[in-house]
Formats: sequence, structure tokens, C-alpha cells
Amino acid sequence: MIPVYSVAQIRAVEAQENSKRGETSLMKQAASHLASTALGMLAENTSAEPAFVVALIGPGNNGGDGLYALAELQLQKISTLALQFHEQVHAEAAAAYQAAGGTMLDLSDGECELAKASLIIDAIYGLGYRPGSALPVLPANARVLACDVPSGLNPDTGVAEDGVLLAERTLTFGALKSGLLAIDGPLVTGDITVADLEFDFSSVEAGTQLVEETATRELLNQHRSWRDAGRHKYQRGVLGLIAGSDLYPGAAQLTAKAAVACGAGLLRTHVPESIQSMMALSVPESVPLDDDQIKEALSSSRRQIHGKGAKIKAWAIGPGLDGRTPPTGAIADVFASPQPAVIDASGLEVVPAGPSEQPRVLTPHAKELRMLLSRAGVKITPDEIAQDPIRWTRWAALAYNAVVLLKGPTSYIVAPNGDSLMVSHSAPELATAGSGDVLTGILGYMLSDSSLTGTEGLRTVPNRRMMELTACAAYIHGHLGRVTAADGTVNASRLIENLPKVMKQFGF
Ligand SMILES: NC(=O)C1=CN([C@@H]2O[C@H](COP(=O)(O)OP(=O)(O)OC[C@H]3O[C@@H](n4cnc5c(N)ncnc54)[C@H](O)[C@@H]3O)[C@@H](O)[C@H]2O)[C@H](O)CC1
Repeated sequence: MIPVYSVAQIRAVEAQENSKRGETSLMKQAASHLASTALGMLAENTSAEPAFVVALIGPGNNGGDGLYALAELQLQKISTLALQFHEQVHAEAAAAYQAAGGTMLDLSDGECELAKASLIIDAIYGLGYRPGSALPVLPANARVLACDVPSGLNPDTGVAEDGVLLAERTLTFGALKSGLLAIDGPLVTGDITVADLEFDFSSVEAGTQLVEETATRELLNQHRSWRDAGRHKYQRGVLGLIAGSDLYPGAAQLTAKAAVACGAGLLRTHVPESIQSMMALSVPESVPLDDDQIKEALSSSRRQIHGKGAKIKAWAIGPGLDGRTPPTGAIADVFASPQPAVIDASGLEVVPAGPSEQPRVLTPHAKELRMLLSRAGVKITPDEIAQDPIRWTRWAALAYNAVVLLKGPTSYIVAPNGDSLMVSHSAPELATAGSGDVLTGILGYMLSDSSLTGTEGLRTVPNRRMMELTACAAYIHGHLGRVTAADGTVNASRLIENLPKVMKQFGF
């Protein structure tokens, strides 16, 4: 996992490093990473035209990084040009660039050169960016390498100006900044690479951790064993799904299909009688579960604690459920059971607040998070959630004593003790009806498979593990969105079609 810091934290560490190693030395180290990233991007060019790198240079150290990087390229016989965006410029870096034979022009005098560039380095604003600046308009198909932070993106909040310089790649220095991963960040940074400047972050605690592919695989493999291959279906994850209504019969089917597509050992479905035949036809692998059988499953799970085998290992509650009526009878009993549960959609309208014996993951989008907080007595607006998603997700995790996954372009996963993870590997095309139902099926299956939770019947799944598996499910769901979008438009049914292949890529 990759730690994510605030601008203030990075500034503090940078100041320490500057006093130890000197600002110029740090800038040159950053610039060297920037120059080699630029060379890597140029090597991808198929054009026979000689390389021509144009850098947009701002007034501060971000601009200084850009100039030192151009000087390195110039010394490697790459044709370069520096376009000054501001009358002020980093004098020492400018002198170094000109000593290397570089040419500096005011942007107004050299703007026409941008169209000829094989690569544009955006070194106008980085950490020091303040909203409200004018920004240049770049040629439509320009290849842009952002220096530290794309200009026009707030490095802390992730809010971008309309005129933000869209990057193909962002090389960020020292560590990930929260703004690169939040709100507009994922839409404007392109692929992000962190340039290691050997900073000492021991004095600051990361606000959160980004779960990327390597971490996802490590987390999934934590409890896997060669013995898993010999398991029978009751050991390969038995999920109880409580979902569906006459109003929304489809959501239950999508979650059911997704859980089956993940390779669950057995799916038991508790849906209204009016849609049971539809469920049996559309998901023939599923087995119905009536109230009495739920009570039997719950009582045997208690017996399991005393040695007898129960069958249902986890619950998925909510997709398409009629949220107007509070749970009664068997469904209320499920909310009080010790098995882990993922609670989504209308299930969020009825999940009880406060301490619970059940290890739970709630999976709201921003509007549902607002409803959860309102039910817990906290009135806030969608904008307030957007401005500080981790803080408000943490509120809900505390109020409901549950792991909370706030769904969006970036997913935030927060445990009741305040620990948080982020997943930014996603696809904008996932904003389509039923996508959340598919995620519920993936997560529900994962919580039901003891080769993933690492717990047999005697212990409930710890919140830390619930949080880790939720992040893995969010990562796989985001990857599923990218794979599906690669060869066509995205809908929930196509996501499900691709799910077996994607799960296989992650060792299932
Ligand atoms: N953090 C690190 O590890 C390292 C950072 N480096 C580079 O330094 C920049 C940050 O430099 P700084 O001079 O503080 O700020 P910027 O260059 O981002 O901004 C320059 C300057 O621009 C002015 N400004 C900001 N917004 C506006 C606006 N809207 N209108 C007008 N003027 C504006 C403001 O005065 C800023 O100070 C960081 O990104 C890295 O690239 C080190 O070089 C390497 C290590």
C-alpha cells in the first residue's frame, strides 16, 4: 500500500530535507526523475520526427524543476524550449538551462511552438497552486507530462479548474498527495508515478493508504493455501443474499449473478415470493432460503460456535430491497447474527445504528452516506462530503460501528477505529445502473470465503480484515470496469460476463 499525505505534511518533510540537503540539490534530483520520465515517454513515440520537448514554466520551484529537467534533456541532445508563463522565474534553474544551450521565451511569443512539441512538460504550478489562475490552452492531442501536480488541480482537495492541464502522465515528487486521487484528480492526472526522493516521512502519519494492484494481490493471498484446491462447495464461500422486491427485481439478480460469477461455493437467496421463479430461472445456481431456513442457518451458526457446522458464512443485504419497511422476523435476526455482512442500497435505510455484534460493511454512495449521517443526527451537504470524504465516511463508520466504503471515482474505505484506505483504480464508465449491485456480489462472496477472511466459525472477522477485503473488492470492481470499457460500452450485465476472467487474474 502507498501512503497518501496532505500538502502540509509534504511541505513539512520537504523543509526538513531542504535544510539537510539544500533546495537546489532536491530540485535537481526531482528534475532528473522528470527528465528520465520524459525520455521514457519520447521512446514510446512512433513518429520519425526528431524529439522536441517544450516546457511550460511557472514562477516557483515547480518551474525550477521543469528548467533543470530541460537542461538535462538539452545535454542529451534533445531539442527543447522553455515557455515562461510568468514574468518571475527560478533564476538559478533558468541560468542552468541557458548554460546548457536552452532557449527561453515568453509564452505569448512561443505559443505556436506548442503544436510542434512531441512532449509538453507542465511545470507551471505544483504544490504551490492557488485556485483562480489563468491557464494556457494546449493543442488538443498534446502529450503532457505533469511535473508533480497537473497545473489547475488543487493538490490537497482534488478539485480542478475547468482549464486544468490534462496530463497523460504525472510524475509526483516524494509521495502521493491526496488531491491526485480525490474528486477530479483521477480524471486529470493520467498514470501517476511517485519519484522517490528518499524523504524521511517517519515524523508524519499518512492520512490514508492507497491500495494498488500489488497490495490487492498481497491482501488476497494473506490466508490462501495449497489446501484450498481440495475444498468442497460448502467451504468455497456460502453467501446468503437478502434482496429484491416487486419494485426492483433486477438488482437481486445482478448481485446473485455476480456472486456466482466470482466462483462462490453456494448462493442462498431470500427474495420475495413474487420473484423467486425469476431468480431460479436467471440464476439456476442459486438455492432459495425461506424464513425458517434462515432461522435454522442462524441457530446452526451459533451451534457452529459450539462445534456444529453452519452453512451460511456471510450475508449480502439490500440490493433492490424495499427499504420502506424495517426488517422484521428472519431478516431482523440476520442483522443480529455474528456472520459478516455487506449492506448496500435499501439495506442502508434499515441498518441499525450503534454497536453491533455483526461485522458489517456499509457501501453507500455520497447521497446514501448523507442519509446514513442524517439518521445518525449529522446534517451535512453533498459538497461537504466531496470536500472531505474521509472525515465524513469516518463519522459514519463510528456511528454505525461498521466498515464504510464510500463509492465514487475514488473509493474510500474507513473502519470504526478511523483507519482508512483508498482505491483510485477505477473507470468512469462504472457510473451505470447495477454496477453497485455487482460490487455487492463480489464483496459478499469474499466475506463468505474463509480462505480470504482467514476465520473459521469460532471467531468473527476482524474489522481490519473486513476493510482490507472491501478494498480488494473495490479494486477488482474498478479493474472489471476498465476491462469491460476497453472493448465496448459498460453495463452491469457486461460487467458480470467479464467477472470470471477478471477474478481468475486475481488468483481465484
Ligand atoms: N515537495 C517536494 O518534494 C519537492 C518539491 N519541489 C517542487 O516545488 C514545487 C512547489 O514549489 P512552490 O514554489 O512552493 O510552488 P509552485 O511552484 O507550485 O507555485 C509557484 C508559485 O505560483 C504562484 N501561484 C500559485 N497559484 C497561482 C495563481 N492561481 N495565480 C498566480 N500565481 C499563483 C504562487 O506564488 C506559488 O508559490 C513542487 O510542486 C515541486 O515541483 C522541489 O523542487 C523538489 C522537491
